[in-house]
Amino acid sequence: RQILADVTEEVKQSVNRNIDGAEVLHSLLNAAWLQSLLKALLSAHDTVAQKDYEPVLPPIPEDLPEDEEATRIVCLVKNRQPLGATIKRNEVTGEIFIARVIHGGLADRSGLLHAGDRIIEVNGFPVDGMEPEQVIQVQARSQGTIMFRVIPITERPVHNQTMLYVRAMVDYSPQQDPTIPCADAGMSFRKGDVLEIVDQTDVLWWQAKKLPSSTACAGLIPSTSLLKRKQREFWWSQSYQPHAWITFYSHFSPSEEDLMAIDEKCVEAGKASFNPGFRRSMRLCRRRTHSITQSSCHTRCPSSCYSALNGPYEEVVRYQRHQQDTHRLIALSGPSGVGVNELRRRLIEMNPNIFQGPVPHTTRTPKAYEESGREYFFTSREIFNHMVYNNRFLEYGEHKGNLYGTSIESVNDVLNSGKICVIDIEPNAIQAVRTHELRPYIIYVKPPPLERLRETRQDSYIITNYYVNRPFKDEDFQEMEEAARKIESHNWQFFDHVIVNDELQDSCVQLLTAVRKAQDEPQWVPASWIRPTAES
Ligand SMILES: Nc1ncnc2c1ncn2[C@@H]1O[C@H](COP(=O)(O)OP(=O)(O)OP(=O)(O)O)[C@@H](O)[C@H]1O
Repeated sequence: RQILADVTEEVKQSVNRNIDGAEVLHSLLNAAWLQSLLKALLSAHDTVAQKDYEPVLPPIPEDLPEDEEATRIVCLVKNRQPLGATIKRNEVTGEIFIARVIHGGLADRSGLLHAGDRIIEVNGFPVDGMEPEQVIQVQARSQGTIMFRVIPITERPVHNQTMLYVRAMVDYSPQQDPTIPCADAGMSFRKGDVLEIVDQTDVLWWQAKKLPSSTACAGLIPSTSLLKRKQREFWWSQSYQPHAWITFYSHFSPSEEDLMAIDEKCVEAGKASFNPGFRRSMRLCRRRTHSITQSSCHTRCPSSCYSALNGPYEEVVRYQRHQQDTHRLIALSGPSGVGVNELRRRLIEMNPNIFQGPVPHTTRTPKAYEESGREYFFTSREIFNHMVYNNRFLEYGEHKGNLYGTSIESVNDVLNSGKICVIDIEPNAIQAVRTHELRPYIIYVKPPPLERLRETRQDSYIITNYYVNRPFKDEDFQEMEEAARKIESHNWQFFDHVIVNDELQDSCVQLLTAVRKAQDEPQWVPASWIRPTAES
């Protein structure tokens, strides 16, 4: 207060001496709003200057031996957060070490504890020879503050951490993983979650945050190599069941690591209007139950092969399409009858100058009004088979003795014309479209709950084959829900957006919004699309 009064007086004298700007400064200093701010600032300064901190830390012990210059006393104020560090015991010497410090946790933010530091005492109790659990109990008893005496690691490894973002391709639950050093320090994730890897120092256990992240503190997750190893072990332990291994985590073998926690619980801490007739091709191929002939669909890479070949994490980057780039392919997928084609058709009809479907190929004979290249590309079986052989189709199938397929070229034709290409695909074609060339934005059309299906589809017809449609029955809805469950369990990680197709109008609006976002806003995409690798 006195300083402020003195300064104000000084400035007042400068005003009398006509010094440039003094008058403005004087009126500012006298302004009530600034006075209160200045007083608060000066009072904070006084508190800091007097070292008047809360809470008062215990005094540093006086009876330290002479040769103690290498030890460090670390006092941390306990709050409800875990300490954010794990400990391990050297089984030969009985010495206790800090195994890891969790990024963003209390220990990390203090900057005073590091992986590799040897703990000599906790709250004055020597810990050498103790079991890690006993060390945990000692620290758990402390009130207010916790004091560690440590021998700092002499050479802290320098890690040039590179920023890494990944999309989880599997589910993980630390609570069901007996090999995690500390389950409470672990972070669960679901397939499709985007994770920021903040620490890869450890070969087996990484530290990560789930995005969008609201917490400062990271959690432990298995590294790619560890998760791959667990996948392999689980895969070999199962009789061959495609996809079964995806929820493998409860079958992990015990770890070789011997890390313990030291917090209270844990120290580690096509319609007639020339929308090309895709509707009449691929989607019909899958109607096994309704088609007269046995139908089949094929894709360039069935998704079942994905799981066996790829890792548990997919590196992703934030990608924003440039105005001059071709549009991202919009691919809709969902269980049969959910409304994928209806939504696609309505979107294209809404603005055919912007949206368009690719023209499919077929081996069937053209009808009188059809023109090759408009409804379909009409081709011979030989040419069609040649295209199949050369991987030119994203998916193809047979229906009533005729072949139908969507070629990569026909999708590219739409994209190169400057329009947004909208396709509907079978879930097992997802891998085939996920290329850096097409950069697809995959929208999953999900059925609403059973009651809502009954209500909303009262006047709708299920398209059972080319000519005969009939009202939906309850078993159609149940079949749809069952198919949805399977699709979700195998493909959830590939969906960029989910639309629950309840009220048709709402779904159309949601679709339009999602498509705009896909083209104009930044999205997480596989890093290989942006930095193509040899395999992509
Ligand atoms: N939200 C909705 N409310 C009411 N009816 C709907 C809704 N969505 C779609 N439908 C109707 O349900 C029927 C099936 O839709 P659609 O043909 O688009 O299914 P699909 O997902 O493409 O499956 P498939 O390709 O196997 O026919 C159509 O008659 C369609 O008009």
